[in-house]
Amino acid sequence: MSEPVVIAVGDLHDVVVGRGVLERVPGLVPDAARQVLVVRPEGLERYASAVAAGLRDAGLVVHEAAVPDAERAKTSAVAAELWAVLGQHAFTRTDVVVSVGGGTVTDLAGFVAATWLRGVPVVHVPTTLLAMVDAAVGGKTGINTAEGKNLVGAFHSPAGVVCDLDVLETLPPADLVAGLAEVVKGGFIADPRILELVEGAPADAARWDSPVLAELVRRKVAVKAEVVAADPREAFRREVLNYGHTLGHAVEQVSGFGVRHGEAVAVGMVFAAELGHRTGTVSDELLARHRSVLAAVGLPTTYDGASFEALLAAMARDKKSRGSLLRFVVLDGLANPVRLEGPDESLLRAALDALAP
Ligand SMILES: NC(=O)c1ccc[n+]([C@@H]2O[C@H](COP(=O)([O-])OP(=O)(O)OC[C@H]3O[C@@H](n4cnc5c(N)ncnc54)[C@H](O)[C@@H]3O)[C@@H](O)[C@H]2O)c1
Ligand SMILES: O=C(O)C(=O)C[C@@H](O)[C@H](O)[C@H](O)COP(=O)(O)O
Ligand SMILES: [Zn+2]
Repeated sequence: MSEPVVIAVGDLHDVVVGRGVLERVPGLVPDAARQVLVVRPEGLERYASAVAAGLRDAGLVVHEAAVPDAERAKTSAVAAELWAVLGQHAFTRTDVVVSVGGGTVTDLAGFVAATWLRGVPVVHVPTTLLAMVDAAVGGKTGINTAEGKNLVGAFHSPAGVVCDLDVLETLPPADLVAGLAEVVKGGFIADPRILELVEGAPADAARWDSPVLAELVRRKVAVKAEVVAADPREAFRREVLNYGHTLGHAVEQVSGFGVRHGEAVAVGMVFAAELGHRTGTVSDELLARHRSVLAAVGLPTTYDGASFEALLAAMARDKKSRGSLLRFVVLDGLANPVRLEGPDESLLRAALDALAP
């Protein structure tokens, strides 16, 4: 990528995408700020240190907090620890939270920023592919409870997002591939060119320094930006970004978060395609394309890790549910997401059976 690009999420916030762009972070911190809290995962100090140094050079008082890695960060206990840090440093409404990490950190730090003093600014510096193309964009924040995934949260738009593709050099390959699931999701729900790019060069799509990956990031951020701008608080349209997530979140939950979010979403998209195929809105070809494009980059397309009953119980807590009615996002042809409300249990069972290895 030669020049950084700036993608606007309506009038909510901008996303900077480029290489070597961490120096842009201080420019996104509102002028009135006096101090910032940089939140990062334990074991990933490098990028947070670079961001903190830039913020100090800009004259800000910088505090740092390391939180447990991955999904262990998204708990009320960790949120309470961060609230305590903000309280100890007397953070006011002009002070700022800066997240530097994967989607678990942007979700947690975003939630803490949304709730501290009922809302202080947050700047996200996503360091995984998944967080760059999805979690850091659009203001959904949240933590898990014992009962399920993301059950507590708030909509809180960041002041800005900086995606520096160079930080992906150190991301483990399996985490980079997991992020491609959310990229492919954007292809199925809105931008088929994404699918063509992945199908045309699957190995390049999974390489941190490839121009193909840079193009995929720009396109997926643009898809998310368009949907969020139209419906920031998920009155209805934003639900399309939940493609693959109804089963996906259930798979994560019943595995005790042993399955990565992106991997679970990959399985969930095949499940949704099976539902659409059975109800007549997804062709044989479109169903097969789900399996082939996901498999091409090494994402899972089969699942037999839990009973139907366990998954159904977890899906009942999905936020799209209304009363006893489950709601799925399915395709009515490529790039045309629609809702499937209250499907029969027999249909769900058949779609799950079709995921068997
Ligand atoms: N709010 C939203 O709109 C939204 C959207 C999609 C996903 N999410 C959430 O995002 C979370 C998943 O995020 P994720 O896939 O980024 O997982 P993650 O945050 O667990 O990060 C994956 C792993 O990569 C490590 N890591 C991060 N950046 C690195 C780097 N540059 N180099 C080396 N290691 C690095 C992390 O420490 C972690 O071990 C889930 O909780 C999901 O619910 C939220
Ligand atoms: O931004 C959205 O809206 C999404 O649904 C994006 C999803 O990729 C993301 O995983 C989100 O956190 C799921 O939201 P939830 O409301 O089902 O918790
Ligand atoms: Zn997701």
